[in-house]
Amino acid sequence: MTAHLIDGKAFAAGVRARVAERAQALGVTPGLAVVLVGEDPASQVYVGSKEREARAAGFHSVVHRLPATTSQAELLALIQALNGDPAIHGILVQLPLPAGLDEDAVILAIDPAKDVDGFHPVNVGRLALGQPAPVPCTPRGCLMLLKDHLGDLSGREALVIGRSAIVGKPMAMLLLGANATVTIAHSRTKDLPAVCRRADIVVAAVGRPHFVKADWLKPGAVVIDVGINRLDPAPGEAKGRLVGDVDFEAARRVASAITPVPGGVGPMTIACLLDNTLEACLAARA
Ligand SMILES: Nc1nc(=O)c2c([nH]1)NC[C@@H]1CN(c3ccc(C(=O)N[C@@H](CCC(=O)O)C(=O)O)cc3)C=[N+]21
Repeated sequence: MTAHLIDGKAFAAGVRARVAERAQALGVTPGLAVVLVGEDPASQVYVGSKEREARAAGFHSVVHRLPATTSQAELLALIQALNGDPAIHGILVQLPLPAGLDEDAVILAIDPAKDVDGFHPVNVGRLALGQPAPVPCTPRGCLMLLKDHLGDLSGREALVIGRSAIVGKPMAMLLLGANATVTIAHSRTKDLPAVCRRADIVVAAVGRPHFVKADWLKPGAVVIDVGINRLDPAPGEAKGRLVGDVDFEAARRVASAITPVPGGVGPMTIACLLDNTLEACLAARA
């Protein structure tokens, strides 16, 4: 079997086009503020893409680039200002923050109505309760791809590998909300290969290159690879290759469908950020 490639890049372009269309019809310009503290090169690339794609969708897009020496008080003051700015409907503070800054306190300071990452405890609670709330962008993008490919997820065995607050936990909540039977595996899980072989759906979000092996997969499983791992450059290469958390070349011979890296989940994350910002703008108007 050779797996169908789930084209997240194309799907994300469609999501962005619909967002741009709805934004145009709105009569209010959705505003997104991204806050980047420090000079992490990967974060700079992601923030650049968010800014560019927000502009392309017709949004008011501002990026606050702050030095790594920014104090907690300065960062909190910026968030308060953005909370009070009527032109801004969505606030995203790029994570991880440099050492010395308290991420939990920063997330707590964001107005939950402007929390387009869905990381504020109020929004995490709403998701757990099944109440409407902004949903974290990466798991939301994964669920869109799964529903588009499989249709109804009811009763399917879904395995989420990884229990982070950003991906693993909200992914499990979304799958549960879609009536899948959900298992969350992590570093203490016993016999992960055996647990994995039961799954119809595998979402890999561990942050280790090629962690999930082909012989862990049930033949025909649908595999969503959330990993974005930059390998060391091979001789003669300027930049290392980007790979996921799944041993892609081997897994595509066992799975029925799989997301590539790049071009899978990553573009969906940004598309969902724009959609969450549009939704926040709509809610602010109502
Ligand atoms: N508050 C916060 N919210 C985030 O959503 C957030 C964050 N912090 N910190 C970092 C991670 C990472 N992230 C990605 C977004 C897009 C791609 C993406 O578009 N990737 C492309 C390739 C990009 C490349 O070539 O480097 C792809 O997979 O095809 C990847 C990763 C959002 N994050």
